[in-house]
Amino acid sequence: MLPHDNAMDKVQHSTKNSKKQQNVDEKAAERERQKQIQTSDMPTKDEPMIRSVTESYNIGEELGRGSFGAVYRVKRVSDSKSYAMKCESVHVKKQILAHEAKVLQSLNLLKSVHFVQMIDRGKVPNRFLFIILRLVGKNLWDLRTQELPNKKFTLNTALKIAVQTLAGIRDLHRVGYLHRDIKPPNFAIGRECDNAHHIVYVLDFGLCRKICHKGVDLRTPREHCAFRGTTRYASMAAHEGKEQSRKDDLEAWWYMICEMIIHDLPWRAAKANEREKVYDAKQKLRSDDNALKELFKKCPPEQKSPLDQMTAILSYLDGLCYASIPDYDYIHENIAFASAANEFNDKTPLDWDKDHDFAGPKYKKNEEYIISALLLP
Ligand SMILES: Nc1ncnc2c1ncn2[C@@H]1O[C@H](COP(=O)(O)OP(=O)(O)OP(=O)(O)O)[C@@H](O)[C@H]1O
Repeated sequence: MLPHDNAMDKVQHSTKNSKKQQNVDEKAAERERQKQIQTSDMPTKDEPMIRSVTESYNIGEELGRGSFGAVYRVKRVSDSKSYAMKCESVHVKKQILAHEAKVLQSLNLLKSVHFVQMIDRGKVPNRFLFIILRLVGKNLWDLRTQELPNKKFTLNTALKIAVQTLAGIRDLHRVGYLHRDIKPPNFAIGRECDNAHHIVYVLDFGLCRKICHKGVDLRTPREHCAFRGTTRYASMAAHEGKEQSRKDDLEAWWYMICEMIIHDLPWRAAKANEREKVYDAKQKLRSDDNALKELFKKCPPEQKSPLDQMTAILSYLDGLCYASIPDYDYIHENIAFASAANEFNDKTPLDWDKDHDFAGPKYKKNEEYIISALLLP
């Protein structure tokens, strides 16, 4: 190569790099702009009452904030009952709350124990849309990192969470949606005052994709898809820009549960924008025969490691294709086997309620994989 070519190459390379950087900067600035719009439209503490068509609500403290909106505690004026109000500015580019409300509508018809009820919805003109939900307690991320000694779930609790989150994901699939953002902050336990603190709920349906319609069990996959999800838990297909399907929610679930069991993930330190690094680490779990064995050595030694069952689940998931209907019951059997091997039973207490027997919902087998009557148009 001539020095000239080399120089041209460098110039082209640096032009490319600066364009790439410009793109990243523009995107970050746009995100910041959207965030500011979102924040300025949100309710404040001294806000007068918020009204829907039939009810009025007083605003309380902020319960959580995400990329698309904020969640507040509210009090219904008619009976002083407390609820959660999830808001989204009417000025943000990507409106997703209406979509989320539609998903919740289907889920509420299913009457699965793993979803909160949406009891009302409304709009404050020119500011924000809102939905009113039953209150839940801490999400699984905050619960582990803020409430537990050593920030760790015990194996019994991790496996009980595994069963309930699996059932929640399956139930979402049964009404025709994929979640596409399975991660600990998107699950929460119920409130003790509602006697629901042994139940795990699925939250946040903003990234849900409808995969079934009446008479169509699965939409035709798109050739290429933009990345959706959270880098740490994303499936291989999500990393590869492929259309996600039921198996991908379960693969994300596997990483989430693995993290709860071994209190680590090999790519834990990677940043959200280091997708390739995370992808390579996930690939290594498959290509290196010893990788899983090494990983599960982090399991506390006094316990019987669920390595075999978690390996069986991952290789089962890796064998599925876009159109596969996963055998949720098979995955559950493996988790149940790991629990029995450690002599945990249906009553072994959860970490956040050690003085009481577990009294949460039991996994139901042989559920229909799709409920046609609940597939909304
Ligand atoms: N019904 C509820 N009761 C109590 N707290 C809730 C409720 N719904 C959501 N939250 C809290 O608010 C947080 C954010 O909620 P959610 O994930 O639905 O919002 P989001 O804006 O879509 O978030 P993200 O952009 O991070 O995905 C949750 O992690 C949870 O802590």
